[in-house]
Amino acid sequence: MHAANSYLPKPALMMQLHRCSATKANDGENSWKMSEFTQDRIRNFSIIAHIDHGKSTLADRLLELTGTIKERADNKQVLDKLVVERERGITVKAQTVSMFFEHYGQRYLLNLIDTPMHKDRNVKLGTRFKGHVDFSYEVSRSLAATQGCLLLVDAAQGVQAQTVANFHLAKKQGLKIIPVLNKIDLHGAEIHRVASEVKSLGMAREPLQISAKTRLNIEQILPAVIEYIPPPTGSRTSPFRSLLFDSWYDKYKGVICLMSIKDGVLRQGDKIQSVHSGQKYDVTELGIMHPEQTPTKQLYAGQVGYVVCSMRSASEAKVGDTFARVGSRVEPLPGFEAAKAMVYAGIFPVDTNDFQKLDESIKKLTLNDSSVSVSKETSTALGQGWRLGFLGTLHMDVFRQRLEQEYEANIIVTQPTVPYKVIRKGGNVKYIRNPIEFPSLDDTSRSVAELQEPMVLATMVFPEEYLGSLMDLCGARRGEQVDYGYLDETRVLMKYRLPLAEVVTDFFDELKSRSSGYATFDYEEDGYQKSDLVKMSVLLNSKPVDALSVILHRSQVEFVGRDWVKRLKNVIQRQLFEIIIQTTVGNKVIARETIPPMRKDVTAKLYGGDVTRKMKLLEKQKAGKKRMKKIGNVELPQSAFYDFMGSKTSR
Ligand SMILES: Nc1nc2c(ncn2[C@@H]2O[C@H](COP(=O)(O)OP(=O)(O)OP(=O)(O)O)[C@@H](O)[C@H]2O)c(=O)[nH]1
Repeated sequence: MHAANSYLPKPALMMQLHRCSATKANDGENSWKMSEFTQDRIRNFSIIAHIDHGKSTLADRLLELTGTIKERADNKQVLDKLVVERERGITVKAQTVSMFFEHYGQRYLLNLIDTPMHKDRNVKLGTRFKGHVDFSYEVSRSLAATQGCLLLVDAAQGVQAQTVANFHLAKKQGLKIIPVLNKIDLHGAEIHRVASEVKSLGMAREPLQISAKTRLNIEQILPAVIEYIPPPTGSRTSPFRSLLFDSWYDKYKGVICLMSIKDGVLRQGDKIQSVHSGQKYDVTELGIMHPEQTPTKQLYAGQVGYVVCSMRSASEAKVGDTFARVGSRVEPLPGFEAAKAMVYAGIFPVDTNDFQKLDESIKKLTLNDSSVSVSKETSTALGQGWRLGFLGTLHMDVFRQRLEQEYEANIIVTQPTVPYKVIRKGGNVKYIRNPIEFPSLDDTSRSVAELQEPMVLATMVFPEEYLGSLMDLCGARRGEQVDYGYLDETRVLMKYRLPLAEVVTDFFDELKSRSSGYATFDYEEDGYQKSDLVKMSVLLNSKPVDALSVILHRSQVEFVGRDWVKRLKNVIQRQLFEIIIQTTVGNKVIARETIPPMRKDVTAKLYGGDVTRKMKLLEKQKAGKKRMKKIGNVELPQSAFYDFMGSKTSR
């Protein structure tokens, strides 16, 4: 049971509560004037939390409390329509929304800015992806639109990896942080323990204690936001300048941008310009999210709203970009980085006839997700396809699942690769996003000064009994311990610097399985590091299979080389002649397997029994014939690649 007594709200807050009341906001077009909200009457904040700690529920409660949406007795998420929309998106947006709230007789404009999360409940990804974020850059740009945040922690589960990572991100940006313990209604809530965990992160402020579900103490939140989080800075009279922190594609209006107005005023009809690309746009509509798009005539410094501005493609809306009036010279806002794909993979249709259809599906999916980079790729083994870049593996998996489930695409996804850096002796730097581009051994010794791989800083939180096993895991994945300590008596907070390439494979699954599901994990980019990298090729009867080459750290070549030939042997059907499968680095053979020549009836190798399996195999073979590729003299159906990519390495 929780012991809430020592954490009762402070008397000062208690006194204000009865004076706070919600303002009915959207009665008609003129129920508010944007000009009324000068910076001192604006607060921009976000809620940061580990997945499932109650962020959406709390957001709903705040919307109810401010009259932005109607209260519902059944506790069901009121933003249902939006929720459905969101859940279909790759970047799940917990909704950026403007609310009006009265405090001590003053009307405030409170903008709750969402931080993007990767989670897609419509696509059944299972628990594998819970608590895993690929978006630290996008989260940091959303936070840049705020001056403070609520750090929401489940009072039963305590601080988790994402809580820690988000806390540090917010702290780095100098934001005011209000800790809030949620779910104090639960029997398992341990308020004292979790409050001290929160403190151990370095937060001086006593946490508020609420139940977003039962609405207990909800009324304390917004007064705390107004009193503790500073108003936005900037000036209405300075030249217009805004930060783009989010965007999506609307089939009627085109690209919709969410912007935080840093200086000046933005009006319908204004001509604005991206500071980074120089592209010019006409503002055709603007307004606030209340909670749906609600047009206004202007947006002033300190305010946050949506802007529709003749942008044709989502790829033009770069998160972190600064916008200014055409012709005006302003300083770009700090922190802009072009969307950075961290994981690349080739995607090919299983049936080459599906190329056109798949091309359209990929176009549709990327329309709403500008962070996926797309280029065409041709493989001798797999035909025409695409090389797609994603923010992380979760992003990639969600994209793949959406292609398969929503667009019924039948695809082969090649082994993911991270962007490696090749530094030439002359100083020239090239990023390698496809193993095909990796320099040959000759080229490397002649002209490459250094090969580097991207690193991440991983944060893990778990019960101490798993410490040994998780340290082993990180060690085996070439990790280097950076930090380690106890959050409380039994739970460990551990940080490792790890190669991204090690994290994008099965690290997360392995972490979950070694910790019986208890470990939580988050990571952020952490620069590049010199690395002993090589390209491993797969040969069938001495001919390389381009789609199967992979860049590896030299220490892993033996293991992966052996594993791959075995797995390939299992998926390649016998042919009338012997097939030799080899993995090689340069001229050196790492491993070899042989598939003996064979008879025509492929099902003969399935001893007796399972008729349906036989039928399936025959059907597969029949279908496969149509799309048989030849690697030298070896016939290889696309389905063999599909099976190989789907089979698992066991470490
Ligand atoms: N008992 C209890 N359950 C709560 C409370 N707040 C939220 N929940 C439940 O916790 C679960 C997760 O809540 P969400 O609001 O979806 O959490 P979230 O942080 O938005 O989760 P993600 O959207 O997955 O990031 C839901 O089943 C909620 O009903 C609370 O105060 N008490």
